[in-house]
Amino acid sequence: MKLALGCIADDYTGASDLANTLTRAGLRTVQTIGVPSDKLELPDVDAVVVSLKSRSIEARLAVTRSRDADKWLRGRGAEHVLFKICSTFDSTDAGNIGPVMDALRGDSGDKIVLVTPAFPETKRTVYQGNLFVGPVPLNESPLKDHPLNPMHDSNLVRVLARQSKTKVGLVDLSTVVRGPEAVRSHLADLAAKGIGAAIIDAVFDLDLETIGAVALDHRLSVGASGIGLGLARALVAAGKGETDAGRSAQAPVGGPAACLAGSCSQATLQQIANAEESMAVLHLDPDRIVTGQDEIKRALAWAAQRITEGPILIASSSTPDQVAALQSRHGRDAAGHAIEQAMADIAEGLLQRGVRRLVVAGGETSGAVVDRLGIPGFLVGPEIAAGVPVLRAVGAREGEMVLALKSGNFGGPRFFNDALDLMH
Ligand SMILES: Nc1ncnc2c1ncn2[C@@H]1O[C@H](COP(=O)(O)OP(=O)(O)O)[C@@H](O)[C@H]1O
Ligand SMILES: O=C(O)[C@@H](O)C(=O)COP(=O)(O)O
Repeated sequence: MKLALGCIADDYTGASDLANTLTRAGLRTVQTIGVPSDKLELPDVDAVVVSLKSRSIEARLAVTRSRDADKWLRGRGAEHVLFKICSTFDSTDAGNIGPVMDALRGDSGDKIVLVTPAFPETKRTVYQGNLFVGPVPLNESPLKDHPLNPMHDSNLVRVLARQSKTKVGLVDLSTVVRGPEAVRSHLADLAAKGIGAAIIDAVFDLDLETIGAVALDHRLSVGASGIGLGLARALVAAGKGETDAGRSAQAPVGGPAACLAGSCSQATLQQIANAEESMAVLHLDPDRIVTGQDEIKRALAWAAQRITEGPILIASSSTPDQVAALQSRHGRDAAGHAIEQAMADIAEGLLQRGVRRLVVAGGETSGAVVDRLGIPGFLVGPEIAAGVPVLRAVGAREGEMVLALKSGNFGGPRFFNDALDLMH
C-alpha cells in the first residue's frame, strides 16, 4: 500500500470530517486512532487519517505525537501530508497549530506551508486572512465562548504568528482567483522574504481546487476539510483513487442506540432541545461530576431502564453562562477533563449494556470516549450531515459497531435523529 495522501488530525471528530470529505471526493480512506499498530489490518486505501487528541494538550506533546504520525505516514509512501486542524482554527496563543506546523515543516524541508481552515460547505470562509463563520467574523461567532479554545481574533495571520516561530504571510483572494501559477509565484516571493507560512484566502470550492493543486507541489499543508477537498480533487485528477470509494456493502449492526453530548456549542444545545421531542434525554449535573459524586452511576441506572425501549441521549452540555460559572468554581481544564472522563465511563457502561450504535457530540468528548472504548480505526459510511459520516469500527473489542462523532458545531437541528436514521 503506497499512500497518495497522509493526514494527521488534531481531534477525532475533525478526522472523521476529513475522512468523509476525502471519501466523497474519490479517495479510499481509513481513519485510525493514533498511529496504528502493525497488528491492525488496514484495507487497501489511498489515504489514511491518523487521529490524534492533540488540539488542547501541551504543545510539546502535540508536536511529538504529530511527528510520530508524520513519520508513519511518510513510511507508507505519503509524499504529501495534511495537518488537519479545526475549520474554526481552535487554538490558543500557546498552540497547538503553530508549534506542530513548525515541527512538521522542519521535518518536511518545505520552505513555505499553505494554511487555510476554509470549508465553504460548512460556511467557513477566509477573506483577507480573516476567518468568517457564516456571516460573522470568528471573534463574533459562538466560538468566542468555546469552553477550551475561546477565539477572540479573526485575523489568522496574527493568530498564527503568535503561535509560530516563523513569519506568517497572506495569499489573498485576488491572487487565488488568478489560478495556480499566480499562487505559485506569490508563494515564491513570500518564501524569498523568509516567510515560512502563508494563510491563503478561500471562499468557494473552486478556490480550494486551486489551493489543492498548488499544495501538491509541497510536502506539507495545514488546514481543515476544505483543503482536503482541494488535495483530493487534485490527486483524483492525477489518476489516484477509486470511483467507488466509500461504497463498500455493510451489514446492519442493530441493537440499542445511545447519544452522548459533551459539546456546549449553540448548534448542539439546539439539537439536544429538539431530541427531547423524540427520545429520552438525561441532563447530567456537571457540578456533581466534577466533585466526584455518583453522577455516572445515576446516568447508567437511568439508561438501563430505558435503553430497550428506544434511543436515549445523555448530555452534560450547558449554556455559556453556566459553563463560565462551573469553570470559575473548578478551573477550565479540571472541569473539562472530569466531564470528558465521565462521558467515557458512561459510554463504557452503555456498551456493557449492549449498545452498539453510538453518537457522540463534541470533539474532545469523542476523543475521550473512543480512547476508552479502545477502537483502533474506522471505515467511512454514509454522510449524516456536512462533515459527519457514519463510522464503522475496525478491530473493536466489542465486534461490529457503528458510531458518529459530531463536531460540536456541525449538523442540522435534528442531528441526533438524522444520525440514528442512518445507523442501522
Ligand atoms: N456543562 C459543562 N461545563 C463546562 N464544561 C463542559 C460542560 N460540558 C462539557 N464540558 C467540556 O467542554 C468541552 C467541550 O469540547 P468538545 O467536546 O470538543 O466540544 P466541541 O466539539 O463543541 O468543541 C469538553 O472538554 C467537555 O468536557
Ligand atoms: O474542521 C472542523 O470544523 C471539524 O472537523 C472539527 O475539527 C471540529 O472540532 P470540534 O468542534 O472540537 O469537534
